[in-house]
Amino acid sequence: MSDDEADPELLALLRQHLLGKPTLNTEPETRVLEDAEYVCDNSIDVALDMRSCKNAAATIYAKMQEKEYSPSTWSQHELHPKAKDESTVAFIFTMDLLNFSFWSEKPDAERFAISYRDKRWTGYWSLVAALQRALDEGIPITDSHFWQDEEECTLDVLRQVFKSTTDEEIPLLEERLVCLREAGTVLYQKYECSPVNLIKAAKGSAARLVNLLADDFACFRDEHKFETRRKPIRILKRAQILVADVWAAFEGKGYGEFRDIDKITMFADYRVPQILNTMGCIAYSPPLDFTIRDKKEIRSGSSREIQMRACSIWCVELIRREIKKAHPEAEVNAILIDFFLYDTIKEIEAAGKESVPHHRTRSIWY
Ligand SMILES: Nc1nc2c(c(CN[C@H]3C=C[C@H](O)[C@@H]3O)cn2[C@@H]2O[C@H](COP(=O)(O)O)[C@@H](O)[C@H]2O)c(=O)[nH]1
Repeated sequence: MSDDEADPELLALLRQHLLGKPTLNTEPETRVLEDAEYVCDNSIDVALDMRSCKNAAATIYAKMQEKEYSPSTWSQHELHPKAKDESTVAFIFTMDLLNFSFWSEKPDAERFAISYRDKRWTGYWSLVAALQRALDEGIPITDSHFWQDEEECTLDVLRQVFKSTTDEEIPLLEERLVCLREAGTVLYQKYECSPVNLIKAAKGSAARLVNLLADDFACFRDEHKFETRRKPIRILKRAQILVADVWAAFEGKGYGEFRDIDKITMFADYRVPQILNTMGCIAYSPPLDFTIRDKKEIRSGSSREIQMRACSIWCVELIRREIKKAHPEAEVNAILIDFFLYDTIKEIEAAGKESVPHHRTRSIWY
């Protein structure tokens, strides 16, 4: 929130006490969905195809039912933490601080990979494996005191945490150390060094937790200028996926209990746009399509990149609405649709059946 904007919650309280007026709805909002719709309405390089979205909604719902997709699916993944306690909150906070930019242009055998539990992990899973391995080796990688200790938490120690089975290092290693340092400092200054206190400060609101992350931590503030619009477009991918991971890991209870969890949108990364494009739900202009197919980098913060990310968010929202229209009783939100789409494109990738590449943008945002 910029300095010249008063806190809406404070305004509501003043209005109630000074004017005796009924309080406005002071439930926090993230503005991500309205910004996504705005970009979509003003996009020329990305468009949604409603017929494909309707078909996708039916297919996605059927497969999610078949696979019994629910918040508990999260903990069933081999590497995800299972304990329903503070250690899992700390793990998820650390993980989603660093949950970005794993893609590589090297052949599969030469790309950055982590060896853990006799398996080779790449992409997002290389991050989870590296954190689990570090904890097994006694490195307190999920402890914010450690992140602040410049003697202990050095670039070389982080290099060891992400030691690859190949010659390729994890992308943006230095940026990852900056994220840890900054988060450690903010947690020390505002939350007594504990991510649990951050969750408590959200008072049961997923939207408020997203806003706290974006307001207090620069490395979660995934918002960008778009064309001539004065206010930045809020995408907040890692802030939102952090809230979603906590909700899923705790299955909507304890630390994962959020009364407004359905305000969380799809997470605008480089995988879900790929499967939405593969399914025909989002279409690209010829120049953008050629750029993606040629695996050329697209600048972080560029109009085309913002259009792809925001239109993907709006596309998943339309798919969610289609599913709810056809199945009012369905317990499906943007999070579960997103998780399902990510896991599906990873299965397609593992089977060597990708028909279009994911887009290449190097940044700390996703
Ligand atoms: N939209 C969305 N983006 C996701 C995930 C996940 C993993 N979530 C797990 C938790 C529950 C689910 O069931 C998943 O098993 C990672 N990513 C993002 O993708 C990129 C990594 O891609 P690759 O290098 O190919 O692994 C990177 O930006 C990363 O931040 C997701 O779920 N949704």
